[in-house]
Amino acid sequence: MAAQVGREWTGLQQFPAATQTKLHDLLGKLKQEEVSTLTILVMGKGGVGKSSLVNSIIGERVVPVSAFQSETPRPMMVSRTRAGFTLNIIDTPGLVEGGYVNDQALQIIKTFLLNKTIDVLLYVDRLDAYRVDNLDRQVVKAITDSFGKTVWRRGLVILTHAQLSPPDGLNYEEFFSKRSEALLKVVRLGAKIRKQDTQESPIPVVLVENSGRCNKNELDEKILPNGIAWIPNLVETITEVVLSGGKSILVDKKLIEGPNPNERGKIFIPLILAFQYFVVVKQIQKWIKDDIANESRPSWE
Ligand SMILES: Nc1nc2c(ncn2[C@@H]2O[C@H](COP(=O)(O)OP(=O)(O)OP(=O)(O)O)[C@@H](O)[C@H]2O)c(=O)[nH]1
Repeated sequence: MAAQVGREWTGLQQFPAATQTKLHDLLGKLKQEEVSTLTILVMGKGGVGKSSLVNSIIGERVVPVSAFQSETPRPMMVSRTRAGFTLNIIDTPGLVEGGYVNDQALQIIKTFLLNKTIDVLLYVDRLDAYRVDNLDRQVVKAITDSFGKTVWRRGLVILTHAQLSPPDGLNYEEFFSKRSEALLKVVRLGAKIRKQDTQESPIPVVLVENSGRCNKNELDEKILPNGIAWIPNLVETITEVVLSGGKSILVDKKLIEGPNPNERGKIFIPLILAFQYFVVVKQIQKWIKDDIANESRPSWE
């Protein structure tokens, strides 16, 4: 489906009054800092709730959602404006196919993003998954290789299906903290970011419950088991990330076709290998030859 440019953000009026007020305040805060457009890229594995999240934020069912198969065959941008502020959200197909990162899907996403600017990356997974594995790491690596590791300075980890009762007698906060730490570790590994580099501005982990059966507070806002109204909380965290200093990523031709933005130093590899051969290997060969020449042979030889 083509991008829907500049439609009025009427879905905002579907939110309860308390949520609307908070969202207007946050949009006002962004505009005060001269941010009048935000382009949010939503990525992750298939079926984790990316499209549902887009619908939840926009407040309308703008992208199809299905429980059974990948419903997002290609990227799709939804644009809405409100009081001089434009929100663009890009939903993308799941990045995993048959147990591997789907390079074709990634290429389609990159081509779609050409000449667009990514202000925020929402990396989506589920809260109710109990382990992380190498595939998660590969997905993060694929995103990092595509847009550079600085994309994570504008990144948030989103955990959907947040309305759950934790197993094994764990309390909710404990379970959330274990799951987020495991995922953040995988993100750091896949993006090759050292833990100490995220100490100043850690990658936030935000809980989301897209289900229509999400509990509500007395103000009719959808809340998490810890009582937090999640839509304003998500938008507030996005606002903080945008205003915290990381740079937006312009997806230009160089980024799409050029070398992996994290591996530009690779051009020095042939030089390093040549140095190793001529200086180190040759020297070792010389020592071995000298050693053989100087060897005192036994008389029976
Ligand atoms: N209970 C619950 N169900 C959710 C949540 N988010 C998504 N779902 C359900 O999970 C299924 C997959 O959701 P989608 O939004 O299509 O997931 P996706 O990541 O866009 O999937 P692909 O398009 O295949 O990549 C649907 O049945 C959704 O209704 C959530 O937060 N809570």
